[in-house]
Amino acid sequence: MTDHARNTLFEPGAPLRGTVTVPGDKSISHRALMLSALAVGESRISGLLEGEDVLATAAAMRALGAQIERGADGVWRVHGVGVGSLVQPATALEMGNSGTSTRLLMGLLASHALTATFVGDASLSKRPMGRVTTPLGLMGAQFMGTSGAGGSICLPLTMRGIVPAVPIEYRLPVASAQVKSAVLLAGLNAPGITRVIEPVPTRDHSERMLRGFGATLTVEADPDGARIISIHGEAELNPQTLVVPGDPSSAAFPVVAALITPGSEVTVTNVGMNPTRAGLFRMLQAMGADLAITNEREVGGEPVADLVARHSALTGIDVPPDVAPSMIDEFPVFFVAAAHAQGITRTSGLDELRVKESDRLALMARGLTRIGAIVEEQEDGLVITGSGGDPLGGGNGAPVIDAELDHRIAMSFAIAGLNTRGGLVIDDMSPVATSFPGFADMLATLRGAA
Ligand SMILES: O=C(O)C1=C[C@@H](OP(=O)(O)O)[C@@H](O)[C@H](O)C1
Ligand SMILES: C=C(OP(=O)(O)O)C(=O)O
Repeated sequence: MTDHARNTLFEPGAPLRGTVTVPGDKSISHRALMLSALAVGESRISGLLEGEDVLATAAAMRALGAQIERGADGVWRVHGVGVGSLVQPATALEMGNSGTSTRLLMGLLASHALTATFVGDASLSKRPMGRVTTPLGLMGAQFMGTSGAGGSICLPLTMRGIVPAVPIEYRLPVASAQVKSAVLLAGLNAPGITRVIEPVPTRDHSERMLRGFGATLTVEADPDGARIISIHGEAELNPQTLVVPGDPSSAAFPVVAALITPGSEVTVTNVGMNPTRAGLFRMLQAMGADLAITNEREVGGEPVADLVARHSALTGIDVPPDVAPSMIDEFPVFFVAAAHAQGITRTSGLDELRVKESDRLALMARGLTRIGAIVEEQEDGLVITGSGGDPLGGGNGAPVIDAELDHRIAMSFAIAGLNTRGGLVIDDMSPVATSFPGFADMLATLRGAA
């Protein structure tokens, strides 16, 4: 079984047992490369995720003038060029499958005097970019893109940045860390203060790391509780030594696999536990999961812990919509957990899941229904009646699940397949390499097959 296999079978077998680590956090890895490329001098990054999405960011930062090398020791060394000094790329920037690379880089480049074209794969080319081109347009950048379904501008897209960019105050119309980060990164090279008002908190890695690199950034609360994030422009960033913690969005897979597979006990070490990312673990505990959070500590300015997950009798819950941003990428695998719980799990406020690498609400509803789960798809969430711990599936052989180039859909159904009667087949596991190289090996290790 490799991550690149087409038509891969996932079927029941041994319980999952043992201790694993997961690759570095994808969100933090992107930001580490981008900010290092803007600091004057050499930054060192260890624990960087070496998945395709992050490699796309690395290639783009090289094309924009930074020197980036991976040492034999696994440490990445980045020689940055300074805020405002990125250079015109010679060719289009290949963003692959990565929304974060695309949207954050558009922000970064919006306040540089250069023109850049962004291209991506079939999945990324369908995703809406209007959410970043609107505020960046207010700052003075210009965009020429492709008109997509739903009317939003999509890739391929050419952007002309502006110097000096206009500092703006922007209230986020969607809860999106990518939009927040794009505006803050554009603000780095704008004169004066750029402000983002965030009514619902989203992951705060950009804020933490910008401060760590020496930018002046403040966070206040307005009277209705929204976060007001202000960045002082024309910043000078100082090179850093960074340590990237394990990705909680990747840890989600072995954790849920252990919870739903009888006889399992899995430890995942060095998992990032930033509260803006850890919603899944809180919700699983609310469902009665035997999930211990141990050895809590801080690594590189981010909270980290080891997780111990044991097979559990889960109970359905109502997930409050305001938890959504802190587990936004974990809903696909959370739905798999819900499909094994006793009783009903209700989710709402998840419209954003329809514009990820795929329409994750539709694909999870369709796939779970195919393997015998009881799922009602609503406009902004799923209502799932769980099996009470019984394996799903049965009937006529192993159904084929189409993951539509979405790594998290592929991995979520891989986990689901371990707890079916007859297994299931995933059409294409290759997208898993975007965020979790080594996923198949990790599963094999936990099942004693490595
Ligand atoms: O800022 C980031 O690193 C990310 C933000 C989220 O996207 P949105 O900003 O679109 O919610 C998340 O889904 C994505 O995987 C990574
Ligand atoms: C949505 C995701 O990533 P991106 O937006 O960077 O493609 C994800 O990793 O689940």
